[in-house]
Amino acid sequence: MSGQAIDTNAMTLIRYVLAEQKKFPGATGDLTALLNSILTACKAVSSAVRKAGIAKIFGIVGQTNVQGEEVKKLDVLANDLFINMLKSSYTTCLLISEEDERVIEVETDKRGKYIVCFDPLDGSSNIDCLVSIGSIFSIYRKTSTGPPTEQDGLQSGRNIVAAGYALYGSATMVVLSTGNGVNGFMLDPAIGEFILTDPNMTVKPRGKYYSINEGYASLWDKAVTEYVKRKKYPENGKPYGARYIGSMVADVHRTLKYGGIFMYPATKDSPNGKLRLLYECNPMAYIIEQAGGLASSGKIPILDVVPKKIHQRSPIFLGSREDVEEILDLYKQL
Ligand SMILES: O=P(O)(O)OC[C@H]1O[C@](O)(COP(=O)(O)O)[C@@H](O)[C@@H]1O
Ligand SMILES: [Mg+2]
Ligand SMILES: [Mg+2]
Repeated sequence: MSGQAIDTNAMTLIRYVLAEQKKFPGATGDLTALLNSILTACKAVSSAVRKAGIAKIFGIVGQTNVQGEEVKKLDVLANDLFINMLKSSYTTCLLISEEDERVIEVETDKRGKYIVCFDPLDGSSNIDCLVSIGSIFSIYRKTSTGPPTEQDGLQSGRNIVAAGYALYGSATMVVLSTGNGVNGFMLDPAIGEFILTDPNMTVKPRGKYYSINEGYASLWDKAVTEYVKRKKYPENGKPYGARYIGSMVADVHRTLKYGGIFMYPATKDSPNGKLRLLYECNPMAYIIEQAGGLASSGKIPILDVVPKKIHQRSPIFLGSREDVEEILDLYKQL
């Protein structure tokens, strides 16, 4: 983690990224252009999310419209928006999306050097009840020569150049790291700009919340069962509060802001957990490590996992350093 003194005087996200770019005299501006395209996608998704309930009534989103045509669901719309924006930034060569079974190769005439892994709409089960949802992304460089292949996308999280997420909550916020600490920017809908509201975000060394889907308690392993028991019935001190939204972006954002631990462990029927390494676990692990916290699979840091498949899953434990260390100690003992 490394924070830096930044001018918080109405700093927009793009001004921030440009200031970062200036620190590297050889920089081409491609990363700035790429981040700009992701921000535009996030703004468009935010606008669609805010209107989705009404758009349904008017037959614009997720239904058959008055002409009897099938119209796009919000997650399909978000995916299309991301793909279109990323391709037309002329900075990417390979895209990996939760919504696409295979890698997406960018057309030759639009290719640049970056690879982007993304979850265009995270927490989709929460769309219809208006609970917070988000988008998650991470950016890598293509290291090989020749046309892009799936192998180029199978890099460990240690190679991430930049990562972040957009949270479509009571306000829309983008949290971003380009490897120099973590900053949060809130969308001012009146001017359509992301404004720096949360400079140098850090995660507390210890929190007072644990976050896990307790419905699956009968499927947990011994370490998780023991850990949650200790949080509920501590020998000393107060019990932890329980929080679980079911949108990873919202659960991780709370963990970053308030501290504590977010867990999506292996279960008896899903030995690799549920969350996907490339576009859920890795970007969030990068943000949390950059903010001074820890993110582990239970065995090794998430960012050290070398992916074998683009949609592979991993158990994840992330958040405040001391809270995560506690469950990792239990994994060593039990
Ligand atoms: O309902 P569960 O099993 O608790 O799973 C919740 C998890 O699933 C997810 O919704 C998966 O994301 P998608 O909506 O992108 O498929 C995460 O956001 C969340 O952490
Ligand atoms: Mg998701
Ligand atoms: Mg999704």
